[in-house]
Amino acid sequence: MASWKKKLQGLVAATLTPMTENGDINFSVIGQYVDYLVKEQGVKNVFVNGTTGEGLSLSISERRQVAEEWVTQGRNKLDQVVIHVGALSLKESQELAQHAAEIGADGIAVIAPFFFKPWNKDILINFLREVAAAAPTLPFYYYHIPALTGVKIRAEELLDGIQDKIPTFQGLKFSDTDLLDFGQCVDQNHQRQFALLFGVDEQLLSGLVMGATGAVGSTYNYLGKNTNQMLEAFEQKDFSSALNYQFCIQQFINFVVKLGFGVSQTKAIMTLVSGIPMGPPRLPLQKATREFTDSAEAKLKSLGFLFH
Ligand SMILES: CC(=O)N[C@@H]([C@@H](O)[C@H](O)[C@H](O)CO)[C@@H](O)CC(=O)C(=O)O
Repeated sequence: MASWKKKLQGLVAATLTPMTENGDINFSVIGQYVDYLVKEQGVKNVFVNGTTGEGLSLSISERRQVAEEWVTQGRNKLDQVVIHVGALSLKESQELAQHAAEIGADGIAVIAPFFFKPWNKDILINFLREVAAAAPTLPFYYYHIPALTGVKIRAEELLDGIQDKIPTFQGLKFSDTDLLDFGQCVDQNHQRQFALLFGVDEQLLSGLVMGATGAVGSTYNYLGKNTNQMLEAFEQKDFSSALNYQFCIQQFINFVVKLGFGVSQTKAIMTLVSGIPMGPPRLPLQKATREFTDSAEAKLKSLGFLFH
């Protein structure tokens, strides 16, 4: 088994990809974005080009450039920059994996291909192995997000014996609400060799109780500080405070989910809270409405998440 310098832990922000009003990527604000995460949110790990980053809506060339900019701007500031390199084409995924290694990223992650789908664990592992092999020096994470990929192969099944097939396998990003499946992943991870990162922000406390070693999510872009308070309370076994923090975060997420919440709305909220322009999303996503942003702003203020 390869042994890596540092284990991915704590909060990992699933980064947005800033865009200009005419739909180009706005690379110029990524440096500011890094500083904001580190200084204002206390978040020092990022997950780039994932769902929140509209990774699958970007061209391969754009994905390479975005990855490069995060690695460059994050140098000596961020702890880890993990690049999502999943694609429908194995070749493209391998190209992105190789590129991530060349630019000095700290890890790569891959979702299951979702058009022609792997219909069993072995086929999925074969696909993942081919991608991982293109970057043999980088920790590899499987990004489990069945609601979006439609690939329902259970994570606990996939984990069983995976390091024999993928020697660089280092963990899982679990974006699902099935705590039975997640718990069984934790239970298998006796030696705690893998990072088991929970991906449902509104349920993170349950994930922590079940044994999550960290979390990747969209809300850590602007609620990282508050979520870190929950992690600290949990660490100190102050479960009542941890629950209060989680309830407060849930109140916000529950509110925006009822209005219609996704990447577009996350861009609007992040622009509002950080002051860094995230711009519109790319089609087929639609820009958040003014009404959404005003309502989200009022809610953030009423919960004490926004002061200006
Ligand atoms: C479906 C989805 O976008 N899930 C988000 C969550 O952070 C989600 O926004 C949050 O839990 C609110 O529902 C993350 O799991 C996605 C993510 O980490 C990524 O962008 O790669």
